[in-house]
Amino acid sequence: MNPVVVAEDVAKHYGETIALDGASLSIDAGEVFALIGPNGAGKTTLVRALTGTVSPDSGSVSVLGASPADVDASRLGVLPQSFSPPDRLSARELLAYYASLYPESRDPDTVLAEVGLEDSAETWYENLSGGQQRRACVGSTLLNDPDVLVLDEPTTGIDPAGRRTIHRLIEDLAAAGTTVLLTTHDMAEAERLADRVGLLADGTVLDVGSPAALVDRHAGSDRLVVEQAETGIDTDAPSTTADDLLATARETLPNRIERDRSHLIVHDVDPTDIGSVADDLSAAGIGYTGLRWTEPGLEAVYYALADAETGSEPDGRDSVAGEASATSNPPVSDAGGGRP
Ligand SMILES: Nc1ncnc2c1ncn2[C@@H]1O[C@H](COP(=O)(O)OP(=O)(O)OP(=O)(O)O)[C@@H](O)[C@H]1O
Repeated sequence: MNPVVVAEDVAKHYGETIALDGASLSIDAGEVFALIGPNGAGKTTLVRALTGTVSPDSGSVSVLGASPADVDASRLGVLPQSFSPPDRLSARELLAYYASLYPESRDPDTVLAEVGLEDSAETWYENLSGGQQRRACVGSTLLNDPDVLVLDEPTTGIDPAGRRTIHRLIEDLAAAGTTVLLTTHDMAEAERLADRVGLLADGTVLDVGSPAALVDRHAGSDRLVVEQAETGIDTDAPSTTADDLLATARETLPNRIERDRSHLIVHDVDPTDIGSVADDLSAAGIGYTGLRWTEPGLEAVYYALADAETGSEPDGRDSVAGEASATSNPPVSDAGGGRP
């Protein structure tokens, strides 16, 4: 493998704030790498360290084998999180301006079309909508046909159709060999685009892997979420009756079953077994208002890792990469009503 973006043990603090605390990652040529993590985790600081707008206190960074200050600018495209190009340029003029910065550049109209702005070419930047402005900014990074593209939250504020346009663009660039580092809060985006994902929390990269590998390592099993009315089993107001029913269900069902606030979670449920699990729940006297099968995705990884890092209580949020649902019989009540 040929790493083209490398951060090793990078630390950066601002006054009392530790933005990066020994962050490391390595991105291979042609890879799409998504950096995810909570607000304030240090993603932008790491991106800025890699692109030379922040000097690390310690550790090392390199892009295309050089320190950021020495990277050939014609080989790098950078979209900062906050980017304020001149307002009084049309979208076409803006891209033409960025094209003029390079000895060789792509046709601005082609790039405008790639980011879906061909119909707004004559509109001043200040009159573009927020999402259109972001598209124009993404376009401005493509005029030098970069080998490495660094995109800090490229799709924030962009509508679903625009996101799809940007996603396809990134997929096409990746297929043509461009190395892409992007940050995002959109787990579906990371899952769709990234060959590998790194989760950053409190300035440290906690784990790196393909979306599937991270899900395997951290997100747990496919599960059936047994939704119950507010009068159903509730951890905040446990009732003996509900506990008894749960104990019965645990005896009957081979799967691990647990309470999670206002619903139950039955683990390791194959989609083909949903019917028999529902029968077993009914036989145990467990009522429900709905059944939801979920296949954990990156969002579950995010919560598992970020919650562990911050010491937060997991709250049973389920990532819904794949989901099937059904509604059925009445809920278990504290008084034991609602048996089927
Ligand atoms: N220029 C700065 N001066 C002071 N503190 C800063 C500066 N830049 C970042 N920080 C602090 O460093 C920490 C990491 O910020 P950073 O912007 O890197 O996080 P992030 O993961 O990109 O967050 P977000 O998802 O909200 O964009 C935060 O606590 C932030 O307040």
